[in-house]
Amino acid sequence: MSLRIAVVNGDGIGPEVIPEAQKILEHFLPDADFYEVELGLAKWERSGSACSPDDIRELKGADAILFGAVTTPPDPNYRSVLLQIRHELDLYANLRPIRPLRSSGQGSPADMMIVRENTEGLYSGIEEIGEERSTTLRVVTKAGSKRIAEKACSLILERNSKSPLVIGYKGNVLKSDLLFRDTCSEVAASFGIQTKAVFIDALCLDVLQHPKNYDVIVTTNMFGDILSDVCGYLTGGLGMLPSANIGDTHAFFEPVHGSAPDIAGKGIANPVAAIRSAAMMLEYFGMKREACLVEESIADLINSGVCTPDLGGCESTSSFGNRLLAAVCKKEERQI
Ligand SMILES: NC(=O)c1ccc[n+]([C@@H]2O[C@H](COP(=O)([O-])OP(=O)(O)OC[C@H]3O[C@@H](n4cnc5c(N)ncnc54)[C@H](O)[C@@H]3O)[C@@H](O)[C@H]2O)c1
Ligand SMILES: CC(C)[C@H](C(=O)O)[C@@H](O)C(=O)O
Repeated sequence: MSLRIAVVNGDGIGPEVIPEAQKILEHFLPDADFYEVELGLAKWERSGSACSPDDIRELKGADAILFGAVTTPPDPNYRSVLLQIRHELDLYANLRPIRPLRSSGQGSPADMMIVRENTEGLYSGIEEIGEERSTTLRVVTKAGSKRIAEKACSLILERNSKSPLVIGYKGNVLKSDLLFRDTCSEVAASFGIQTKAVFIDALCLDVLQHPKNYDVIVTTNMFGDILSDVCGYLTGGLGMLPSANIGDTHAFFEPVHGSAPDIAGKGIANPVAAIRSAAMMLEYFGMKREACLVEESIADLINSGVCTPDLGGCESTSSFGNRLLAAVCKKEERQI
């Protein structure tokens, strides 16, 4: 049976970058059934719902989901579509690889994986909004910490890493993080893996100063959100960072960046983060060689100056996408 891939363009630059990523998927998965699911602010403005129960059913019916970005207004009555999907599909592991493709001329580049807990922490959705006092409950459970730690430890084994599992936390002030740290340490010990717990604020600076010291970092939901954007600095910006949201039964691939209203409609958004997210989907389907080919082709183009304006180039979103597809085909022919 052919694969069913749900495609969500979303808002802002989502509909600009996603077609470029879809082209790559269509090239490697010519028999897949791609179907669009409309979600986001534009849909909410038109219909009063940004993501309906039917939409969730459509997403659940996919073998994998490719997602652009949605605009989330800071409005107490607007429920974040992303959080809704991550909860309803139980996408508990948000994997955010930090691997610069631009050559720095300083030997092998950094290569780390941020493993972000994706369903708990400050994103539990348990909030009380008042005029004088508003609260957001930060939930850390043993079960939630255990499953994300297991994911991080499996990745350490897969990556054949000799580094300790770094736990990004803030247990000096947030006592809920002691449960997170201790559970991650217990799980790591059962895998025979060492751990190093580092306060998240210090970690944000150290990853930038000594990126090559890091391999797999596990952390709670919002810390992972912030840490991954910080690491965008190592890769050339948000236009370069892909991610995979993985659960036990569903998988969802999206660039780390948002809908970028400041550049939407100009045709200059960098599609690389979306395309690398598509490459992560290929890897999820067991197509590691194809995923590497995409990554290598992106690196070749960028290092020869073919890139969008955020990286100093003059390609448009679609011209970069077209040149990448041509480069992938050429590389593939040479390998056959
Ligand atoms: N996954 C998502 O859907 C997601 C993620 C983050 C933010 N958001 C939403 O997006 C909206 C805008 O948020 P924001 O401005 O804080 O973050 P953003 O990621 O949209 O943009 C931050 C900055 O990075 C730049 N940028 C982002 N992606 C780029 C790309 N592909 N190419 C070139 N430049 C790029 C933007 O132009 C902007 O200057 C908000 O409504 C926010 O809630 C959605
Ligand atoms: C838009 C928002 C819900 C989202 C998050 O914080 O998880 C985004 O910042 C991300 O990193 O995917």
